[in-house]
Amino acid sequence: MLKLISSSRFHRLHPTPLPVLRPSPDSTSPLLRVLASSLRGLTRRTGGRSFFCSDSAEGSDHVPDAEVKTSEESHSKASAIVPTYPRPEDYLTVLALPLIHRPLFPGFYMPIFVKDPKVLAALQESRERQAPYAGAFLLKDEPEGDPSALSGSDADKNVYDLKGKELFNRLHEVGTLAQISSIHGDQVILIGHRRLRITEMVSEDPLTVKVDHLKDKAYNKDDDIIKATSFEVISTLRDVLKTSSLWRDHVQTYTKHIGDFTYPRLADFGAAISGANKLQCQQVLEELDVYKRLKLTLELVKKEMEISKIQESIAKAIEEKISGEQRRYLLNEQLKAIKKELGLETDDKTALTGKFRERIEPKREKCPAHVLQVIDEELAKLQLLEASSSEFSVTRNYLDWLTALPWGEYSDENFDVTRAQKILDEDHYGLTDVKERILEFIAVGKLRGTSQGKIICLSGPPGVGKTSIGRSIARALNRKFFRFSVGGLADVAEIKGHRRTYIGAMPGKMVQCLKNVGTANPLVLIDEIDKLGRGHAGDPASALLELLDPEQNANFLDHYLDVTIDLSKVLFVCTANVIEMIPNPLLDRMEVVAIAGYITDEKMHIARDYLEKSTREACGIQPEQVEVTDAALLALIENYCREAGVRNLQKHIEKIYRKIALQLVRQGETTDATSHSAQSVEPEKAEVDYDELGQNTVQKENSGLVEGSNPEQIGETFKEVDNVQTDISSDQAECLEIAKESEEDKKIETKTVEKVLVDETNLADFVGKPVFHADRIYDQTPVGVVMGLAWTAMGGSTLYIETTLVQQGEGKGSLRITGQLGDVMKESAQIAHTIARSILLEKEPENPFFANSELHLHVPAGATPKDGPSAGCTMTTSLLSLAMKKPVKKDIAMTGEVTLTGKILPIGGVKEKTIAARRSGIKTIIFPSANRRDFDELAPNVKEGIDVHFVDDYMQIFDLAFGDEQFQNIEKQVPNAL
Ligand SMILES: Nc1ncnc2c1ncn2[C@@H]1O[C@H](COP(=O)(O)OP(=O)(O)OP(=O)(O)O)[C@@H](O)[C@H]1O
Repeated sequence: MLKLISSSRFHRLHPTPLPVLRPSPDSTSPLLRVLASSLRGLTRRTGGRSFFCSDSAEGSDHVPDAEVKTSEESHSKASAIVPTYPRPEDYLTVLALPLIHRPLFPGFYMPIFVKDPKVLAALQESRERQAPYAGAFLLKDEPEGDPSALSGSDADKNVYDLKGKELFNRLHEVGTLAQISSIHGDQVILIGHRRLRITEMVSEDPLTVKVDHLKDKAYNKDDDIIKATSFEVISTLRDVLKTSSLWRDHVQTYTKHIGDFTYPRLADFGAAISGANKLQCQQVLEELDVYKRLKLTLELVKKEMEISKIQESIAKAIEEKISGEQRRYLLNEQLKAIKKELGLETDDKTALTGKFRERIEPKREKCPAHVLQVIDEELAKLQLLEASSSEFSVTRNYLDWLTALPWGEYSDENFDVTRAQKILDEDHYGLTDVKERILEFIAVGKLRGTSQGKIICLSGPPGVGKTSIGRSIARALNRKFFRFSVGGLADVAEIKGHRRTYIGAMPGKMVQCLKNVGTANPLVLIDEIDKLGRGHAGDPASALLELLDPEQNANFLDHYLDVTIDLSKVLFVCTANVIEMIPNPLLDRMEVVAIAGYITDEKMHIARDYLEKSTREACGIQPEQVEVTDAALLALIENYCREAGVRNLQKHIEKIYRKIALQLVRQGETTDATSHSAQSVEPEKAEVDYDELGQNTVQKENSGLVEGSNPEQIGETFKEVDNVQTDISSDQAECLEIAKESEEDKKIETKTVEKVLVDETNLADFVGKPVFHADRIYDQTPVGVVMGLAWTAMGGSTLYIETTLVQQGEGKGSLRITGQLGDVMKESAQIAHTIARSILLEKEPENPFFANSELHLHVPAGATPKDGPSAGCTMTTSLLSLAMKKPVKKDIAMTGEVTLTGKILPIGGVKEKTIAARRSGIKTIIFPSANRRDFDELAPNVKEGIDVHFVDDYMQIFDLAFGDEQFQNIEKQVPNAL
């Protein structure tokens, strides 16, 4: 391999000093000497070595007496070179050596590797013949293909394979006659002598070529242009040397041998030590015109200058950065040392460890042993870690969490049932079931002496107070309250935490909760448990199971914390709108308390005693400033807020109170404005004026008193002072008068603010026009229309089943169904059609209505999907009503699944349905007999005023709906719709 090696490496290989040559007689002009010495001045004599060898001046006729010896050579006579000046005629045919990376310039060393044994043998042999010269020629790049494809040693291997003609074709024509200075194994040191040009190939293996020895074109040493160009080359080199220490070594050696300093040599030197690429160097080598060669070199060194400038700026920027950082580091260290010395602060780690120890010390007794062990281990680990390492911050955060948790700390629980009852009643009206359950819980706790963790699930439509009762329960039990919603939660890590190894890892919600509340027995409200997400990483429902299950949660393992925590004392209260949506294993572990929604009466109480009160306080209105009549509240509930919960009602009450607040403020402002315009002087302002006037005057007179030396003048002054003081007291009296008046004005103002009255006549001014509610679209249902009762996640609701005749004709009996009904409900309609047909056949055997009528059954609110079997009896009644042309009894609603034989099966949501029926002003409800118990369990106020019938056969419904005496009355009122 042909390689330019570093000077130090070269020196290692060839420790002998470089030869000192006899100065060439013709070489040095005085100017060049001066320039060279200036270069020399710039270089440090550090004993470095370069590739440059000040050998014979190329082209000159003098014979160098140099002998290049390595230390080994000097000891071994056999390998010593007997120096001979290579006369051109002796070397017309030379061995051609390929150079891969750069051409060899006359006067320079170059180590190369010769792999071909034949070539090596030939070189050895030529040394033995005492004709140790060969031709060194730069290899051309590969003509085709991308030579860069073969990188490094592969490319070199390829080159070594070149032989004979192929090698000959790849060689540049112009090369250098090279002295074989030494051979070590396959490494050969060449010293460049003079330029050669290949004329023809003589033999192929090893490649021998015929050459012409080239001489530089004659030039005038005193030519100004040549001088100027060389001067520029030297001064550029000088500049480069200032910035680049890399070059100094080369130049130092060069300037040592100043005797050989010629213009052509200067050009070669510049090109050889520049970082120019091989082709540019080859161009310099091929140039025989000294001026042109100098120009080419100048270009190269100029470029080098630019590079070294960039290098300098890069180095400077990096140095600045590093020194800045080092400075900061040193200052910080010093600061730390000073603080430590002064006892102001222990170092970070000690301070941190101290902080954590301080935190855990009071809890040590109650803290479980396994946790203490982990804490101690982590504290020891923290001391060993580097403060800037990421592991350190992970450990610090971990310890922060571990020590902040309330290990074994419990809030004193309230086992006083009466007090708890009082608190629960204070916050919520009704909700007897929930309150009872909580009181039972407290009673058990009292008897056991300790409370146990339980899971209560409050289910019901939105706005019935599930969340707020949770808060109230915590207050009643004297437990800390923490709420988190799991609606849409899809990541298990939210519950169980992330593993500590992740960046930004956090513990799960329960650990956060414990840290937040600071006690191990809080009440945790898990909101919207029915809306738990599907989970993309694990199943959140299963994670919740571990959290809630009393069997498992005594040893709940959070991934982040990695030590078990005891959650068995936590009271979990979950809320849900629809029980069915809660995963079964979870539901299994809960005690479900259903909150069905409120009837008007309950809403009245809630509005009057709770919502109004809190809203009034929130708006800063005094009770005497406002009156909302019962009629207005009733109208608000019945016409605006008919849903099961009271959130909408709360919003409306807030709206009313906001408007009242605005009215009061406006009224107040008008009164203010009137009083101000009547009284032109503001009392506060008058007081300020008075102060300034009095003080200034007195000060002025005082100064007069001191200065005045004449007794007459003094007497005058006293008089004036007296006058002024009289003025002041009259002013003061006047101002006090004004202030008094304005006080009185203020009193009148408050009196003038009228009380705002809200009754049903002006209710619309506060909340706008009543919203249209579709649940009571008929005052009296016409023929073919019957009211049913439904249950939804929003609570119970009433719905109509409408049937109408499309067309009649022999054998056209069919049923069309619409209203976004599900499969079950569609089947119910078909069953109802069959039953109605059979009943009609029984009641009116001659009536062919169903056989010949195309009917259409519709369930309004077509945009709402509906399903379920409980409308079966309503559908049957609707079909019969149409067939018999009889409307059903007024204010009747029914619900119940009907079988093909007319049996009535039980339904769900009795309470919700009853409440919905009451809301819609229904007087009679028909329920399946199997639901009698559900109805009996309802609070009396819910059942109040309802005429309820329990049936197990459809014929009972038929009698109730189409009772004859009723029919007579109604028939008169409602004309037949068909
Ligand atoms: N029985 C009640 N007595 C007094 N205030 C009540 C009662 N029921 C509900 N409220 C009030 O109604 C508002 C709405 O209640 P809350 O937010 O608890 O409803 P929710 O059932 O949790 O609804 P969601 O299912 O939408 O979360 C609260 O301000 C609450 O105080």
